[in-house]
Amino acid sequence: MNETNTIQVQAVTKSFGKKVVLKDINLDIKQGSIYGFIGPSGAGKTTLIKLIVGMDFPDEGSVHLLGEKMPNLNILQKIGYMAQSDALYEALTGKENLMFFASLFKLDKTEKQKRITYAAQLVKLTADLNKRVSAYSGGMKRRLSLAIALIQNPKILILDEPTVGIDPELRLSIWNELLRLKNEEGKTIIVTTHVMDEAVKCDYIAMVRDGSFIASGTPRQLKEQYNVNSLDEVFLGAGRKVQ
Ligand SMILES: Nc1ncnc2c1ncn2[C@@H]1O[C@H](COP(=O)(O)OP(=O)(O)OP(=O)(O)O)[C@@H](O)[C@H]1O
Repeated sequence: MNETNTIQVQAVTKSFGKKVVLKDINLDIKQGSIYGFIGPSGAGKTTLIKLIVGMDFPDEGSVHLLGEKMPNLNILQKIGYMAQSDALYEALTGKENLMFFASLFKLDKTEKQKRITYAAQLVKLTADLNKRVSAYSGGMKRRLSLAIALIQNPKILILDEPTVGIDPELRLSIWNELLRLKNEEGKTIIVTTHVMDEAVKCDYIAMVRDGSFIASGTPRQLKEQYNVNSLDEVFLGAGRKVQ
C-alpha cells in the first residue's frame, strides 16, 4: 500500500446492540489533506473516528493507517488524537500534563522541551502553564487537549470537535495553524465539526447522517453538485434526498 493513501477505510460497518451506527463506510484520505466529517449529533462521527484511531474494532470491513491495519500500537507515535471529552490530569498543571504526555513518546529532552513550548504557544496557554488544570475554564481544557494531540509531532491528526468552546479569534488562529501544518509539513488531518464555516476550510468533506455518508467531495464539488452557494444548503439538500 502506498503511503500517499494515508487513511483507508473499507466497507466499515459498526453496531451497538441492535443499533447500526455505521453502514458501509468507505474513505481514502491522501497525505497532506484536511478531511472534515460534518453532521448532526448522533450521526456516527465519533464512532468512525474511534475506529480510525484504533480504539474500537469494526464489525465488518477494515481500517488502514499508513499501510498498517488498525488497531496497531506501533503507529500510535504517528497519530495525534483529540477526543471530544478532555482526558486531562486535573490535579497537575498544564505543563505537567504536557510533560506527561510527551514522555509517552520517543522524544529526546531538547525535542520534548521544544514541542511543549510550540504546542503551548499555539493554543495560547503559555502564561497559564503553571496553573493546575482544575482551575482551567472549559475552553482552556480544550486548548490543552489540542496541544497534547500535537505533542509528538504526529503525521496524522485526528481531532474530534477541536474548536468547541473556543473563542472566534483563537478558533481562527488554530485553523490557520492546521492549514499551515497541512501545507508546509504535509500533515494529514481529520476533524469533526458542526460548524459550516470550518467545513469550508477542509479539502474534502463527508456529510454524515444516520451512519452513512449522504454526500462527500470538495466543498466546491458539493456546492456545484447541489447547485447552491453554501454548505448549509448542500446539507439540507442531501438530507432531503435520502428521506
Ligand atoms: N459505546 C456505545 N454503546 C452504545 N451506543 C453507542 C456507543 N457509542 C455511540 N453510541 C451510539 O451511536 C450513535 C452515534 O454516536 P456518535 O457519538 O458516533 O455520534 P456523533 O455523530 O459523534 O455525535 P456528536 O456530534 O453528538 O458527537 C448514537 O446513537 C450513540 O448513542
